[in-house]
Amino acid sequence: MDADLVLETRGLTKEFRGFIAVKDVDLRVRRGTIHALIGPNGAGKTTVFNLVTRFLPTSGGRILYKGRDITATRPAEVARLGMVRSFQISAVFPHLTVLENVRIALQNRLTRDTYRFWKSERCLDRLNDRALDLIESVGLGGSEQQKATDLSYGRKRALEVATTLALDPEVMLLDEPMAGMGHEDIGRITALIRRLAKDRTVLMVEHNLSVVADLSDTITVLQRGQVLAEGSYAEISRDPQVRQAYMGSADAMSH
Ligand SMILES: Nc1ncnc2c1ncn2[C@@H]1O[C@H](COP(=O)(O)OP(=O)(O)OP(=O)(O)O)[C@@H](O)[C@H]1O
Repeated sequence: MDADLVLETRGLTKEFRGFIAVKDVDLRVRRGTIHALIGPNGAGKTTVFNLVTRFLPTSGGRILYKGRDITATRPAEVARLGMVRSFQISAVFPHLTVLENVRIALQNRLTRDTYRFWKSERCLDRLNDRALDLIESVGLGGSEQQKATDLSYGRKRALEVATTLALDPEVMLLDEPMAGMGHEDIGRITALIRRLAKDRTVLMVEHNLSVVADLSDTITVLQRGQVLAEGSYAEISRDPQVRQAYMGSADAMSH
């Protein structure tokens, strides 16, 4: 296997009672890149996410993570290996503060790694420092004592990202990170994704084509469960088939 590939699928297929939602998908996600999955509603994007994180069993094909076959691995083990989906662990507790939420996420990771850690007061301080760093890094500095429920939608998503980052994932899967966001939040989350992608790989499903164009190194276009095209935004947006299939119009991809 190519050492550059962090995630690879070969012939990935999913059938729901006779309906083939994902068919023979070969996905190649290179380490350190931002890779977007796009396509019309029902193209199979979310199903691909659910398959690679093992939330859904495959009907056919293989999934390789860092060269290791994870086709039959449990979802929690996949997360432990470093591939984490944003909402997976980051259920945000609405009535806890930003700081408490991030601390809990950090504790989950640390208690798993070394439970004896908790015996030391000094380590608890270090945990606080790490939590404050994470909060700052997602742009929530100053909101540490605010309850999650009182945050705006965009800031709640940023908190979700912070709790996911607490796990220090190597590969982060983001499912429509811009969904429901206003202009200002989109700018902030775009900058955040770019920052967090500096030392990890990001695979995202996103409908906002400006964001996809702006952020992605590679884009895979799905249509009816199959890969229609793959390449940079410039490459796929020149493809007449993509323009036709994705938006039903040859002008649709210029943003
Ligand atoms: N659990 C399921 N049982 C039956 N059919 C399903 C199931 N999950 C998804 N599908 C079908 O599989 C197809 C692909 O769905 P999927 O949600 O992966 O598409 P998507 O590209 O993520 O769409 P969207 O952009 O609307 O979220 C759809 O036709 C959907 O109805």
